Amino acid sequence: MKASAQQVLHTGLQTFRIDLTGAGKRFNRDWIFRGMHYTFTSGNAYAVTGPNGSGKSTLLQCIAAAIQSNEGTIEYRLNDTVISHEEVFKHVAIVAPYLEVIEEMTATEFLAFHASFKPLLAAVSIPQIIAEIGLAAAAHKQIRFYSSGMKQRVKMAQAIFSAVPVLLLDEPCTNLDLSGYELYHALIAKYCGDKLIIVSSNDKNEYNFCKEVISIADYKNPVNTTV
Ligand SMILES: Nc1ncnc2c1ncn2[C@@H]1O[C@H](COP(=O)(O)OP(=O)(O)OP(=O)(O)O)[C@@H](O)[C@H]1O
Repeated sequence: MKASAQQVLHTGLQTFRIDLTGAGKRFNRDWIFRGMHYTFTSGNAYAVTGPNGSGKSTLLQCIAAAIQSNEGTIEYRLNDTVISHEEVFKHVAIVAPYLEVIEEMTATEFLAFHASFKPLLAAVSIPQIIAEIGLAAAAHKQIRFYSSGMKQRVKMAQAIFSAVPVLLLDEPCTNLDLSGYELYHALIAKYCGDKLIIVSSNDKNEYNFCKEVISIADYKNPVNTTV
């Protein structure tokens, strides 16, 4: 079953909840954020904003359990059951500038490879995904020959179409043109209504659908920023 352009796909994904309680992260003596209490839940979209170097990506990596916080706790619940930090990666899809696609593969091969360890939404086939992101004509071309915007569309697709409840988007529209931004918003609206979404960005056009906006500056109490 393929959703039409107007439909919103109800994915039937598991629910997810992330609770930060007094969470803080520092590199050496510099606190990147501190004293953060926040709850993120499925079906909601959140934006993390702040100037370059303020700690948006660091916060996202802590939330993804890719790096550990230095104080407080971050707790994860899948369908109301607490899961360990080691299990979190199975339930999270990420788009980030530091995560690359495999350039030796075609887009078809890359999505199939990705699906072999993190399933894609069952309702959409790989050829349909490639058509949706406007790359049907380049489906069997090696990614190394794609433009930067075409590569970004592939990075976006592997995360948005992953059958996982959490979507973390770190500057997701990097290198996208106007039609790429429109595609991004259309895909989020159509496929991600059930997900817990966190966007890290300074570009309002990337996060204007997020009902909650978190300024990283609110978690940099000058009194507490050095140990
Ligand atoms: N592994 C690390 N070791 C030491 N310092 C780090 C490390 N990773 C990030 N930093 C520092 O932490 C701070 C926050 O970096 P981060 O990448 O989270 O910021 P950002 O808000 O995402 O920036 P940008 O908008 O430029 O992407 C920066 O000062 C950075 O130099």
